[in-house]
Amino acid sequence: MARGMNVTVVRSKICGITRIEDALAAVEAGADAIGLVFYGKSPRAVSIEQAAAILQALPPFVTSVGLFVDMPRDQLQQLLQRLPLDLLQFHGDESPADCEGHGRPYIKALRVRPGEDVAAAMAPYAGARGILLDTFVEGVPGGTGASFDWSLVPENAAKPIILAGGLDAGNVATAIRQVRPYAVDVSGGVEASKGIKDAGKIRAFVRAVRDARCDGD
Ligand SMILES: O=C(O)c1ccccc1N[C@@H]1O[C@H](COP(=O)(O)O)[C@@H](O)[C@H]1O
Repeated sequence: MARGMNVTVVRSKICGITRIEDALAAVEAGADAIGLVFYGKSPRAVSIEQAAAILQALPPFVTSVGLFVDMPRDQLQQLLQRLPLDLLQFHGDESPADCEGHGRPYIKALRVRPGEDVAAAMAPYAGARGILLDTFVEGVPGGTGASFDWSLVPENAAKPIILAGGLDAGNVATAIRQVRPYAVDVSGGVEASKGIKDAGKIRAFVRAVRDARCDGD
């Protein structure tokens, strides 16, 4: 059973999509969601025009997630007027109030430090649909390719947990069996180079997620 929710199927999100062909590779592999990075300092950042083209190419029943790092509220509102994103991912130091009131559901990313009390860090984000846990690396908000101590993930989390940080096809099954998350999120682990996905790595990742069921406990 997944932490934070009574399900046995683990969902997958492929983040940092910059090209239509990579979005379609994720869909064909069976990913549940794709992520678009709206953070100018990321090598995976997309423009509004790029994002619009990718969103237009997506078939139904695939969740599109916009990733933001401390974007000013008015800038975010302008962007949301132009893009039909399904879900917002706040990956910076946004307060609960910063995440609310955008007319879209959101998930909050928390960057886990050694020894972190994850349940306490999650508690203020009562309005979030889920909590994404990534690795704390000084000076870098995310997409680092580094994993954290998975034993810090609380057993009975109040929200669906999306596990991220340094995942790939080789370690995601172990991560799922240990953490039993609601979903997993990957960026660097399925890339050919920064911002360019590898369709074979995406297929291997999604297959590994599917094969690593969390039931039987
Ligand atoms: O992908 C990025 O460049 C990025 C930039 C700023 C914040 C978050 C970012 N990506 C997110 O980071 C995690 C883990 O990525 P990785 O698999 O370790 O490369 C993931 O949630 C991405 O959505």
